[in-house]
Amino acid sequence: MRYVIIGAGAVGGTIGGRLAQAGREVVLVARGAHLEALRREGLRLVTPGGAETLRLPAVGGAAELGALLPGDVLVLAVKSQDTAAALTEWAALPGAQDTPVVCAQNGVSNERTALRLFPQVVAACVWLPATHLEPGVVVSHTAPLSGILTLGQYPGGVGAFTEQIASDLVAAGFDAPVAPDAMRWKYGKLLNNLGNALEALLGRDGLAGNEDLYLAVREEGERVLTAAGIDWATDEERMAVQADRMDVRPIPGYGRVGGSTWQSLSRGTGSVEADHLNGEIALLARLHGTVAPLNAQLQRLVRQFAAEGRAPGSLTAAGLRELPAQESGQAATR
Ligand SMILES: NC(=O)C1=CN([C@@H]2O[C@H](COP(=O)(O)OP(=O)(O)OC[C@H]3O[C@@H](n4cnc5c(N)ncnc54)[C@H](OP(=O)(O)O)[C@@H]3O)[C@@H](O)[C@H]2O)C=CC1
Ligand SMILES: CC(C)(CO)C(=O)C(=O)O
Repeated sequence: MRYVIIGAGAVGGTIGGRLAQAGREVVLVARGAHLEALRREGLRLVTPGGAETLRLPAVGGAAELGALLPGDVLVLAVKSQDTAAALTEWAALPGAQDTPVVCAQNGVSNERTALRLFPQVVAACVWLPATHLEPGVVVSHTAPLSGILTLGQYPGGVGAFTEQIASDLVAAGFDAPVAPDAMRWKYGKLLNNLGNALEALLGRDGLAGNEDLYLAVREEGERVLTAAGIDWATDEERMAVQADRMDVRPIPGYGRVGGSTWQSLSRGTGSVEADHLNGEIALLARLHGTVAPLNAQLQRLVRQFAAEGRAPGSLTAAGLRELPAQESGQAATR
């Protein structure tokens, strides 16, 4: 199989780099300064086991590749706010309708967007701490596994391509359990990712000692999922799979400074994924006759921070606690 990695950043660069190291054919898709660096110098993949520069084909978009071939797999690893634009371009290529799309992303909205354009969609629940802060460089922080990707066909079942993709991922240093209810795992991950905005706003140091803020946001998320009749995989279920196989190991010069939303603010990309994380909870609340003021507030704040180019960690926990609630019916974040 040839893996076309749309969005070769932290997650895409790790998946693509690891697959290439395992001998699989990989094409990276990137843009801007990152694309230039990939073309000029290759992908610098830094892991706890060492760093390697991988010279891989890198393209700026679908038109440059020209067509998709039998055996191709599209791995979508852009942030959720970029999914529709990215996929629209790829869906127009010859061969696209026979090509599976793996959504290796957080949130639960990407699969639906993909299924509108492609008949074969694989949901991947991605546990894979990785960092991309400089063009050309991707850091994968864990060992012995580089990550765990739970795969299943969307909206349910296993599907024709999933087992083969899982076996390539396993050969590349990941675990890739195949689960007919992969979206249930993704809803569980969504609850964890409700903290991404908090971490980005307050920074890791600012969050320390204020864990009650995350617990309140998560509790609100669980209440809303329950109201919507949506089941999720618990942290206990995840830990039973993960055990001690995915430790964040120190890498000199490349600390794990913050999660994916923190990295968007740090790189000043101008947008964040919050509309599809905290915003998913706000949406579900409104659809099901309830409110989610804490999640709605974080969504609004971090979106504003991104638009204004503010650095991660530039809000204090005390400042956040003082803000008034955004939607009636519930107390503010306090
Ligand atoms: N980082 C992490 O540790 C983890 C992230 N995730 C999830 O994985 C997904 C990807 O996140 P992450 O890897 O951190 O994101 P990154 O921002 O590091 O990587 C995404 C890359 O895609 C590029 N991109 C966006 N649109 C296009 C396009 N149309 N064509 C080509 N390239 C494009 C971005 O460019 P630009 O920078 O210019 O926007 C960026 O380089 C998200 O859903 C995230 O929540 C899940 C688990 C862990
Ligand atoms: C849970 C976490 C923080 C792990 O990498 C993540 O998914 C992210 O960075 O978005």
